[in-house]
Amino acid sequence: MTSPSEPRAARRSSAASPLTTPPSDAAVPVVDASAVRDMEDVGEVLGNACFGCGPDVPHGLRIRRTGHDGSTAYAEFTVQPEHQGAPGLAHGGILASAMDEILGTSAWLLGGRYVTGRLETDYLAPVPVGSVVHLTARCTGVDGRKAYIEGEARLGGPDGPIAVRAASIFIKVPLEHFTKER
Ligand SMILES: CCCCCCCC(=O)SCCNC(=O)CCNC(=O)[C@H](O)C(C)(C)COP(=O)(O)OP(=O)(O)OC[C@H]1O[C@@H](n2cnc3c(N)ncnc32)[C@H](O)[C@@H]1OP(=O)(O)O
Repeated sequence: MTSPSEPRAARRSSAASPLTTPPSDAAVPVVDASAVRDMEDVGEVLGNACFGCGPDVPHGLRIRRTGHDGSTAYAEFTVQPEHQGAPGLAHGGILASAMDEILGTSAWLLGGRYVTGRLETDYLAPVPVGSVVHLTARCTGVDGRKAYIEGEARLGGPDGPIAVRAASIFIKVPLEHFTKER
């Protein structure tokens, strides 16, 4: 619920702009069973060097995936001193990275491989160093290669107040996107 005392962005019903709102004829997302199996060992599939979720990346976010329900993905991470921007507070780009990771996790559940095409963020409250940030994201529709995905970061628990909201388009790409020489 929002109230007039909350930031203006929080009073909008969704983080999505017209660009990240699925068209009215978008398909309902369908979760892919093999993607769910891969998710259980995502490090083995992707390698463990990911800035978002690599468990041993020294200055990474070390996001821990905690489960999913349909295309809704859940994860959490703890804001470290090396993630700060203003003294004692998480850098906005770090929080956008965390949103990218959870939105990408929801896209992963659809099967195939998706990359971020567009990422929109609303910052509603500062996030102190030391906070455990609870991340959630869900697919709101699929249109051809485009998956529309929204999510939020909450403080103080999975049902706590929203600190960041994001809306995005992820684009399905072939495996060669990652393997071709550049
Ligand atoms: C579990 C793992 C979690 C991982 C989470 C982390 C995810 C990431 O950070 S991925 C890294 C960041 N992203 C990237 O590097 C992507 C770089 N961009 C690209 O490679 C290309 O621009 C790419 C693949 C997105 C699109 O190129 P291309 O394959 O030629 O497709 P293109 O024809 O341009 O676009 C496909 C469709 O998407 C739409 N689209 C593409 N980009 C955008 C955009 N920014 N906004 C809106 N729509 C877009 C196009 O309009 C088109 O729509 P339609 O099918 O209706 O015509």
